[in-house]
Amino acid sequence: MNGLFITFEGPEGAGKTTQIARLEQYLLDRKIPCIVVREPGGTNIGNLIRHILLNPELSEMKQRTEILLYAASRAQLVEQVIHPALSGGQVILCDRYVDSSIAYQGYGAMWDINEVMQVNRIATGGLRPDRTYLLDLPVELGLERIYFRGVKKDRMELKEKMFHNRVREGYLAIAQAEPERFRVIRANGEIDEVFNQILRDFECLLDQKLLHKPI
Ligand SMILES: Nc1ncnc2c1ncn2[C@@H]1O[C@H](COP(=O)(O)OP(=O)(O)OP(=O)(O)O)[C@@H](O)[C@H]1O
Ligand SMILES: Cc1cn([C@H]2C[C@H](O)[C@@H](COP(=O)(O)O)O2)c(=O)[nH]c1=O
Repeated sequence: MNGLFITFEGPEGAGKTTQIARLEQYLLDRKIPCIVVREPGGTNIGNLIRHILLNPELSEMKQRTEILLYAASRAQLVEQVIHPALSGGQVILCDRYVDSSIAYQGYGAMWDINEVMQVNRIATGGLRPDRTYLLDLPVELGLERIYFRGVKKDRMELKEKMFHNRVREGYLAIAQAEPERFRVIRANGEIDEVFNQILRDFECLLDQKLLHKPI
């Protein structure tokens, strides 16, 4: 595989979508082939699963069901979209991946982290990102941004603040355990400032992969 698999992670409202759009534009300007996908979702099947997972009326959802549904959406995305794109030499910008399950279902919901990882190894066949940008910010700020977006809260956003604090701490712990893959980005600054932190690292990564030649 000669593409580049980049994931973006972070608590609610961290600015992942905003930063991914900026990086996509950067790549398009340079004629570097790329695709943007998000989780849960990114395929027809994944989008249907997303609809179930985030439905605020499905509060009866059991923890095992939740873990397996996130993993099922991921399995479909990896096989249907990510593997072919990697084989085709594309840059994949993916909004959330396995680390979200570890942070939310493992740290947030306090499910056994080894079990979450086991399920996800099956779902992904062990495919790991080349780089993960963790957009870190205080939970209150992220939730405030979501609030001002004015959209009805989904099933995950409705969880208590303690849950979201555990998610943030979980992310930081995962990043600390894998410093080669992760870059922790201070996400509470201006959009440009956040993007410059990402770009400084991403340009080095592109140089290493020699993917910056226009096709
Ligand atoms: N650096 C920033 N400063 C202020 N507002 C921002 C910044 N980045 C993003 N926003 C705003 O915060 C809101 C959430 O941003 P965005 O949708 O990019 O985050 P996200 O991480 O994708 O959210 P989600 O948790 O829904 O996945 C949006 O209204 C966006 O315009
Ligand atoms: C992939 C994944 C996601 N989640 C949670 C995180 C968010 O609350 C939602 C996704 O919504 P977004 O606006 O697209 O960020 O789902 C999770 O709990 N576990 C996962 O594996």
